[in-house]
Amino acid sequence: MTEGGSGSFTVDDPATGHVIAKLPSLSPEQVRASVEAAHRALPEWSARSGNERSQVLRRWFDLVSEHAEDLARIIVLEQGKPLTEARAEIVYAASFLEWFAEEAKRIRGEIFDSPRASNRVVVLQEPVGVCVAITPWNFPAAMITRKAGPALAAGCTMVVKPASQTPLTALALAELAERAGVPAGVLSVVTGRASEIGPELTGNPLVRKISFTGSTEVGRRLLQEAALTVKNASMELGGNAPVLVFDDADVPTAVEGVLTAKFRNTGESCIGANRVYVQDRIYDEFAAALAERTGALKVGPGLQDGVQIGPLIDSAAVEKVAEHIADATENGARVVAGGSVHGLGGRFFEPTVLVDVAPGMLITREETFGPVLPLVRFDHEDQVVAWANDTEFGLAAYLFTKDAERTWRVAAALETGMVGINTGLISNEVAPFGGIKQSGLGREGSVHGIDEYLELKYLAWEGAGATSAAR
Ligand SMILES: NC(=O)C1=CN([C@@H]2O[C@H](COP(=O)(O)OP(=O)(O)OC[C@H]3O[C@@H](n4cnc5c(N)ncnc54)[C@H](OP(=O)(O)O)[C@@H]3O)[C@@H](O)[C@H]2O)C=CC1
Ligand SMILES: O=C(O)CCCC(=O)O
Repeated sequence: MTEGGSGSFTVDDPATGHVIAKLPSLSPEQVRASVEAAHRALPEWSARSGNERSQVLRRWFDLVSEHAEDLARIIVLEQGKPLTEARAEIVYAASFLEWFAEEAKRIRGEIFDSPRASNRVVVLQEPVGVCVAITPWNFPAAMITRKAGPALAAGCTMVVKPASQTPLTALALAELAERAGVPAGVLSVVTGRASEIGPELTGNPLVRKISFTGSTEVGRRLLQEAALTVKNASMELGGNAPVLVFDDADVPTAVEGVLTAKFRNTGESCIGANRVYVQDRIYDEFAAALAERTGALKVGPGLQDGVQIGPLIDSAAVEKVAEHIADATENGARVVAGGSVHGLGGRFFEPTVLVDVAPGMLITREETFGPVLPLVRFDHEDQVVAWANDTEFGLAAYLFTKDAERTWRVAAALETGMVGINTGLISNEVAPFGGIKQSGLGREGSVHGIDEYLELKYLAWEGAGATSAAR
């Protein structure tokens, strides 16, 4: 326990429920000290050239890659996902460090003519300043590097508050950042109770930006708190991803894509397939193939060989999944694979497929965040697009069809920030990740990701214009 702190909290292994670590719950004063340290570190870090910052980020990438196996095992222990997925997450997390190490060198401004011939417009890109990242438990490494990579590349400093369920990955990443040469104060991790330390992070006037990934409910609250000091905000919030499987799709491709879009991370992903609409003519064939593949998925502790589905994060997550299935079956849906808590007990849940699901059931309206696939039957394109868009969320959608014209038409009509076409895997460091509607604000990754950490400054330069230059 840290002196002056607010006690401690424990981290458990979702596979066993056993406590694996005890960490300090920082006090608001201690968090304020981290923010002030980030503020003090800002002038020196932001004054370095993009190339110098790039080298530090590149060393961080190298160290994360070198320690990938240890990091992956830490993720499995505190988060529960299968080891193969934890390894993939580390590769994904590291890719943001490598990508933004390159982008650090490419920050550039603009210069152009003003309406007055004696004047020129000069546009500089400057770091936003001290940033706060509040991150979730489902991708405990990647959600940190996807924020810290661009922030540090841009010349910002950052205080990270990881989810209380998964702080160990965050601390390990911070240790590697320090070894890579990230100066003290440029990146810190604070642990503790959100209710106690959250207001310091969202209210401290030294903080100029909040970047959050998590539930829409908490995102709304953080936006309100940040509004009081008019902070910049990036929000990656909840989703309710629809999958549209048209009857001209290649069925094996669609089955494979839906399995990936749903069961990656045991269904605990905001871009996870939440409701699957299948066109009438192929509905039964698709449902049978999907049920067979789903029933064969291996459930178990993440460190066990061959496991594809790990435990859910906590008992509340298990209850939510069970509640969604109960609501659907009480209203006429049928279970064709899984359906219950797994024989292993605890937080293990059987991968599940439901058929005869109808629009409006709880499972089609709320993010389930678990290993359940509800299949809804549809007839017409217009009808399914209307159902897909009938939600406050707008993060990801997936569509399966071989018809190119339909692809353009439906992709354009879907009200989401991302659309997977004949694939269930849409995440990578080169693509802009983010949502519309109440799924969020801003984009992460890609060439656009660094813009979230840069402000434009415009200089109206009298005497630098064409007529002046000619003098
Ligand atoms: N978009 C996404 O990727 C995610 C979506 N979700 C959705 O949200 C549901 C609930 O998951 P949950 O873990 O509760 O997600 P939350 O949105 O509650 O948590 C995400 C992060 O926000 C922090 N936080 C929570 N309240 C505050 C606050 N008042 N001030 C500052 N920080 C705060 C949490 O800290 P702490 O852990 O200390 O509470 C955690 O670091 C899931 O079932 C899922 O539907 C969840 C995770 C990720
Ligand atoms: O919001 C989430 O669920 C985490 C991001 C998932 C991804 O990057 O693929």
